[in-house]
Amino acid sequence: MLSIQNLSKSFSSAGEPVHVLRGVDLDVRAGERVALTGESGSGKSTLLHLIAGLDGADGGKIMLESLEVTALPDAGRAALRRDRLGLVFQQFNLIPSLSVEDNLSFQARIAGRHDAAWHGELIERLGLGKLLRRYPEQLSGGQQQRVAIGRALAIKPSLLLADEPTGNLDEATADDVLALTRDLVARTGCGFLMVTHSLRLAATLDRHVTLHAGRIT
Ligand SMILES: Nc1ncnc2c1ncn2[C@@H]1O[C@H](COP(=O)(O)OP(=O)(O)OP(=O)(O)O)[C@@H](O)[C@H]1O
Repeated sequence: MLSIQNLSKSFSSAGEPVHVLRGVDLDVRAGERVALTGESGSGKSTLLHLIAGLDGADGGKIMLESLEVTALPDAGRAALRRDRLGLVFQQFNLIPSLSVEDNLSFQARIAGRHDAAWHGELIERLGLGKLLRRYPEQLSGGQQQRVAIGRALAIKPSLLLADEPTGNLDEATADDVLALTRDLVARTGCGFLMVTHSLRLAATLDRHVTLHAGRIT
């Protein structure tokens, strides 16, 4: 479903190239839940950004189903994020002026993929029924992240990408949020790639890969 071959990416720092990704190969199957770890600065966020088309690669290929992400123009990458990718970040990134209910359906409505039955199921499974009229600032971190996960999954994405999704949560809340995410990913059959610094959480997914010296080990 996600297939990455020989992906490379450099940045320029003080006029010198810094080779962050040096030939990354990675496959994630539909329904597979994969943890990505690696030391700070190893390029985990960079890899997620390239998969999401938020930045361009220097070389190599990213295929999402039959779509070659690395060959898409900017408009195609934006459409990819809107229609086929769920993105979850450490900072939740909810829209402050929208209620929980509207945050949940926002991406799906823009993508023309709002499905009332699925919307209702997400609300129930994520335990958000009593919070629908609240605004993000009126929620705890764990509640905000449950909304962000619901928003990302509302489009029934092909792939859910999460960058340290539990990094701002205490251990018990992190466990709860990740358990819900694992179940919902299984329910949708999408792929799931999660960056984490926690080996404990990484061990709860189907597979654990590490980024080291620019490659996946
Ligand atoms: N836009 C950029 N311009 C220049 N250098 C960058 C840019 N983005 C990332 N880098 C560099 O690329 C390297 C990898 O950064 P990245 O954020 O992908 O690492 P990471 O593994 O996600 O780190 P962390 O675990 O600390 O979040 C770092 O050396 C970083 O300074």
